[in-house]
Amino acid sequence: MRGGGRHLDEDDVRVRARGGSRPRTRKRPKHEDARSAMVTAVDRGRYRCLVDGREVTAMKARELGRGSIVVGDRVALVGDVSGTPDTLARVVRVEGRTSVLRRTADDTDPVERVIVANADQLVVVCSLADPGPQPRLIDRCLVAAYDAGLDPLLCLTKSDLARPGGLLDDYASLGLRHVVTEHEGDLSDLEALLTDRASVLVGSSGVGKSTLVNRLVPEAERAVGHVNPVTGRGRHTSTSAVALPYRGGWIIDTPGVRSFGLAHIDPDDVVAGFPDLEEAVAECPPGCPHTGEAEGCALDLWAAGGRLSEQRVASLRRLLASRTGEEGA
Ligand SMILES: Nc1nc2c(ncn2[C@@H]2O[C@H](COP(=O)(O)OP(=O)(O)OP(=O)(O)O)[C@@H](O)[C@H]2O)c(=O)[nH]1
Ligand SMILES: [Zn+2]
Repeated sequence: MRGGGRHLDEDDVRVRARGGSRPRTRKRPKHEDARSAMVTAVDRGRYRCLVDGREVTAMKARELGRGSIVVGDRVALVGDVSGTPDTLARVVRVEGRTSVLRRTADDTDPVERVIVANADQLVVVCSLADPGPQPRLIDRCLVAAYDAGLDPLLCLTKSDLARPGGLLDDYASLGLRHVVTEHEGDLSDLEALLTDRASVLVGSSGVGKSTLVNRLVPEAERAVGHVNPVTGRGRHTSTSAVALPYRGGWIIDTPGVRSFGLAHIDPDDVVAGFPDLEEAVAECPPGCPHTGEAEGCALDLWAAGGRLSEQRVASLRRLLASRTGEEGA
């Protein structure tokens, strides 16, 4: 530590911000020489960070306590940030997050967890065949995107095997942006949409997500699996989330993520994905669930009066219902 003067650090500020009247007693030396870094992978308590284009491995400083550090976090590092093999830096601070994407609690892990921080786009990768499209899973991803404040983008793969027609019609009323890709086909539309953005890619096993990531970022060498000829499903061959620098932004691959827990999401956060319906919803009774059965839901009144599209209302309600529906796998 340089200087020796003791300053208030950001953790104290955050504690006081939450705790209200808590006095300024916890003073610690500020890490003036800390380097800013982005967390690109997490593996058993070790954080892979990118510092000025250099890969540095770090551990969490004890003073950070129990808070999680996830892929996409901006952190401050001290100690050895040379990136030389077998050296270890320390994460002394996690900067405030602009967004958090959460993963559902499930059979293997009962705790809901933040999986990626600071992303701004959720790319839902879905194959048109082998395995066939899973609209329920797409719906759930959309709700998760709206909840996390990420722009959804639908990426339909394997168009060499099936045409996207019907599926895209289903999503047209959502105003969802989409791209269609095929084996060895042109990727320039997708590339343009990924430029300068931090994009999280999700998709169930076998849809061709790793194949895409490998084409976009060949140096990443993501493992490509095989679709089981019996089940039509692939095997998750890659194991942990990783952020790859890409065209001024990031591609964040999330292999284990197959579904999102959505039951906790407030209906109004789903409505946030439908700006054209927000004005109507503002007239709903307090706590209105906006479902078809909801008493006095303004969506019914507005749709009946021709002030908004029945189809948009139906789309919103489909997503609201998907929060509590069965998980796609
Ligand atoms: N016909 C066709 N096959 C594709 C296409 N993209 C990927 N595949 C094949 O689909 C299979 C699964 O691809 P992956 O890239 O491993 O799929 P994934 O989504 O990463 O699956 P996991 O690794 O299990 O998460 C592989 O055999 C690919 O060669 C495509 O556009 N067309
Ligand atoms: Zn309502």
